[in-house]
Amino acid sequence: MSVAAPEANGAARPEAFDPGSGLEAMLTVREFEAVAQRKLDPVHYDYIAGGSRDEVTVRANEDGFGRLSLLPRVLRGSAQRDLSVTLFGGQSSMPVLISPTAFHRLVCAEGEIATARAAARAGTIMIASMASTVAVGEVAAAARAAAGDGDPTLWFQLYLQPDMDDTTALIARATDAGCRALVVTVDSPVLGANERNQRNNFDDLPPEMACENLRNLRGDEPGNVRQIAMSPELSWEHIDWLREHTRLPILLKGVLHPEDARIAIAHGIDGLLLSNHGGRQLDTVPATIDLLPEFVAAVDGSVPVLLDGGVRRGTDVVKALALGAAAVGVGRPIVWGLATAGEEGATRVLELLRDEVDHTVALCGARGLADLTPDLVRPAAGSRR
Ligand SMILES: Cc1cc2nc3c(=O)[nH]c(=O)nc-3n(C[C@H](O)[C@H](O)[C@H](O)COP(=O)(O)O)c2cc1C
Ligand SMILES: CCCCC(=O)C(=O)O
Repeated sequence: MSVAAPEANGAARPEAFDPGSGLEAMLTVREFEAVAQRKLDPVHYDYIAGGSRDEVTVRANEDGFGRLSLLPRVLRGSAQRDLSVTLFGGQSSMPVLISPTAFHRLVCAEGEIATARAAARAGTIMIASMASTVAVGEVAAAARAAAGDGDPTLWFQLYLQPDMDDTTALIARATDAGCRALVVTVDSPVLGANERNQRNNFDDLPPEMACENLRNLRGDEPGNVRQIAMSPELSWEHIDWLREHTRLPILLKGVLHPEDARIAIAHGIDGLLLSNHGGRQLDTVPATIDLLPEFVAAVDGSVPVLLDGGVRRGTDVVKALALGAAAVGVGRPIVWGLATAGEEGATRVLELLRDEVDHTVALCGARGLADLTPDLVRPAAGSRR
């Protein structure tokens, strides 16, 4: 191990990490960001780390977990703790999924192939971004090959295209690849304003990469990022259209208002991913963990509620599950893992989170995820909640 001993105050010193020394020297998700920052082109680092405008929401997501405490129970635990969850018929070995993030080839040569292998090895669900730099069919094939006898679950994140023929072609690609759900991102009527990207003039992929799901979609499209249309005119009618044009379960990603959650259920959607896009769309929206209790109350058990944004520790996962989430997603942590060491790095991030979740469940006196109930979560001292 070449990571130096922790400081007296317990702070890790990730700058001392030498990838040659083995990933077991990496003990926390946060250390991966520090290594990724050192390794990546600063323009690409900014694209990933950044959010919109003042990045108030980026910070709020992580801070929100910090303002909550866990209040454990005692003398009722179990040596066998099952962390698995079943979502729309697909199993995940733990309640941590891979949220969709674009452009994995920017950070590692194999791109989403590496991510798919890491997800399959960890037995967790990967949500492939529509803006992936490897076509969804190849991502699915990589997951199957890595899973051996396992049955990997891949979902496809979709930006509904105002040209419904494009949307139809994208759904066909995802369905043919064997994706088991569509995760429709609805928080992007227009693209968020990432001022880091504007300063860096980052608005497209390098010429050797493309959004492969967009390539030759209906003609000879090159797979440019700009082919992805964001439209403020999308409406619930488009969701109804989608409901009629696919048998796959549909989740909406990026619904924040409880009233919209109720409307979504009325339109027959199958699940909700409570997300503010990692603070990359509208800035100053609340942390997702802060919205969760009201959101779960509005959904009232009709469909599973997933959450992403700021999840960095097993304690964050347990807080979200205790407050009613069926599972959580991680975005940046996976990209930091890929940037650090490709498939192995992403695998290590997932395994660290799994170990932390299991450890936290044990320390909470819980036998499994069903024992994680809202009474275990309290406002932290000094927080105004
Ligand atoms: C680099 C990056 C790219 C992303 N790309 C997409 C995308 O293509 N589609 C999408 O719906 N969300 C995208 N997201 C948002 C993530 O799905 C997720 O909501 C967010 O990253 C969760 O917050 P976290 O990064 O704090 O875990 C992206 C986020 C990041 C950081
Ligand atoms: C057009 C690609 C959008 C990727 C994305 O959603 C993000 O960077 O947050």
